[in-house]
Amino acid sequence: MTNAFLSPPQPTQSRRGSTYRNRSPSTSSNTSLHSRWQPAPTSTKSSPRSPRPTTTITTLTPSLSTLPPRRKSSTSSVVSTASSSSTATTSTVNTSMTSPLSPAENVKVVVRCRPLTQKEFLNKSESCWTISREASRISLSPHGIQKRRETNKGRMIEHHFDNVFQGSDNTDLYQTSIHNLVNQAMEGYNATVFAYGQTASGKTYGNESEPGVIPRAVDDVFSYIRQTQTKEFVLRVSYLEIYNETIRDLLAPENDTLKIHEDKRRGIYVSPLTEEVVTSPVDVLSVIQKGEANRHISTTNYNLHSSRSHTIFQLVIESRERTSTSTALGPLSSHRASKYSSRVECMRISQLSLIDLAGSEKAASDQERRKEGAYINKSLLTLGTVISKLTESRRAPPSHIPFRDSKLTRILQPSLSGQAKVVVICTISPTANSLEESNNTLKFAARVKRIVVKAKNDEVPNDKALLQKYRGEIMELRSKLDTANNVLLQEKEHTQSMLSAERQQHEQQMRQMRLVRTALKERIDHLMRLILNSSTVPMPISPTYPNGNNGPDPSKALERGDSGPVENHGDPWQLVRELQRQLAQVNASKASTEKLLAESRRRNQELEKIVEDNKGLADKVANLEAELSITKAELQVTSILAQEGNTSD
Ligand SMILES: Nc1ncnc2c1ncn2[C@@H]1O[C@H](COP(=O)(O)OP(=O)(O)OP(=O)(O)O)[C@@H](O)[C@H]1O
Repeated sequence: MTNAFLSPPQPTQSRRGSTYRNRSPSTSSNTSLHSRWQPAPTSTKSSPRSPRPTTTITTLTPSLSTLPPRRKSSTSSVVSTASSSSTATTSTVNTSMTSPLSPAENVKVVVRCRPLTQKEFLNKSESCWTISREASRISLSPHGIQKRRETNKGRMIEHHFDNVFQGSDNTDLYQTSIHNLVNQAMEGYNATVFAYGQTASGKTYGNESEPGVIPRAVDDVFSYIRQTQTKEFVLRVSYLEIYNETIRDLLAPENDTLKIHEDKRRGIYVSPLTEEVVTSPVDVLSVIQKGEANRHISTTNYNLHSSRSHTIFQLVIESRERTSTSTALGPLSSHRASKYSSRVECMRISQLSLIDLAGSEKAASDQERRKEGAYINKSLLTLGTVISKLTESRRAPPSHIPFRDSKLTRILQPSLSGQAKVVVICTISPTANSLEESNNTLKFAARVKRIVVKAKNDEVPNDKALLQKYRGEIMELRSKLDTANNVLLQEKEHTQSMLSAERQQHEQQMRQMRLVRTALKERIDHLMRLILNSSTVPMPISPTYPNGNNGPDPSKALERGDSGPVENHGDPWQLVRELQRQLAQVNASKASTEKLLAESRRRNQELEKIVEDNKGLADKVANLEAELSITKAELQVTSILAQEGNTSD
């Protein structure tokens, strides 16, 4: 087996070479599968079970498009019957709850009264029940009415269900009640089938024999895959039993740590439970055979091969549209990358649960059987209580529903709470000895019929699609990052060269201004030195110049120009004022240049910030890449686990 998705057509492999039990010659056309249904040797021991001729349960779902015409409503009491098909037929009660996507519907209930066994026939027993297949009605026969009168319980009993059957033909039962449910499970709905009835009433017969529901459902699953060209599938199976309120993995009986868990993502589930990937009907039947060999079966006062446990056979169906999506992480154009990121491929995961309940029974003579019987009866009683609570007045708020009072009801909780399409096959024995038990079974059937379910058919993101989505996002971000980097680089270079030119120019201006300023200041100082006042004029020191000269004439010195760079021989005050004006201009110009420099610095900072933001984009890409590698690792682990599962077969 491989973990690959199954695509039609899938060649059958006989890896296990299984010979599951077989009954009478198959009436089915699926001879390849059913011919393997071998008669089992009689087992009289209690656990573990050796192959035996009867079995368990089945679960499936019908499709809206294939619904048969509406039949009649269920009589029994109150609720109208979403008769006929398990799907879209909704009673008046349901109508208000329907929606195009996931229509509300009642649990589908079918009843079968088995024929008299040889022993009963030899004892001249008569059937207490009259079946009208066409009217989907079961009622007391004249013999039954007489027997009820004898026990002062003379009320007439009559019920209508989705279908009623008698006799040994499983084909009619399967085609009418289960076939569509299997297809719906393949379409993505969770589906559950369970058989309910007193011990020796024919639950296992309906599931396994002739062939029964299970092998027919397995055939239908693979037929569906063969016929559905547009999808691919992965199938996994598990098989467990609830024996004396302990959950056992029938595919790994040594595993004794099974517990019921609940979380938001997976809902209620049993773990750690062996799951085997199957790729052919033979694979599935081999798994069932393996599980059956470990199941608790014993001889009781009432049944030679009595199931002493409830079993749940579960087929997990993963399906997705067939697409040629590449998983390569090659360079993609940004256009292609954005295409990937916008299209998230999804898959559907549904479960087909085939549940074989142990039958209710009166006290057995053997102590071990009595203990088993007590557990069986207690869990069936809890099941009855749960169903009563579920179908209490719709107007009153729901009272506490004791799902946790038994492992069976806890595991069935999602199905009974309306999250799956459900078919219940109720079986009754025809004889007067079983009259009251049969009546109780019919009452149970009528109550179950009132449960409304609204199964979902959600798509979940495919891990591989998720991987692809990450890849698309990364490619897209990388491409954006590259473009942004290029633009930024160009802008940065341009801005930096502009800024540097401006800076040089400003610096040059500053240098010149400093020179001018210095020159102006020097001239001002010099002029100031020429202006005399009382404090600057030196005291006369008895000048004695030869020839009676009184020394140099300052005005002459000014005229000669030997006191410094005096270009203007006019008013020195005016000259000073002029120079001071020029200095003020230089100062103003300097302030403006400093302002320009500050602006340059600000623009530079902005540029640095853009570069920093760009780094954030790079971080996002890095995160996505990390997430991608985690997802890839998870996929690898899943694939390794699947390969280990396959090789361990
Ligand atoms: N529809 C039927 N046609 C012919 N024989 C039947 C039919 N139903 C049941 N039987 C026979 O009746 C006997 C009891 O049936 P079966 O083992 O299926 O009962 P059960 O409800 O599974 O009992 P338990 O709860 O004890 O396991 C078997 O021998 C079986 O072959």
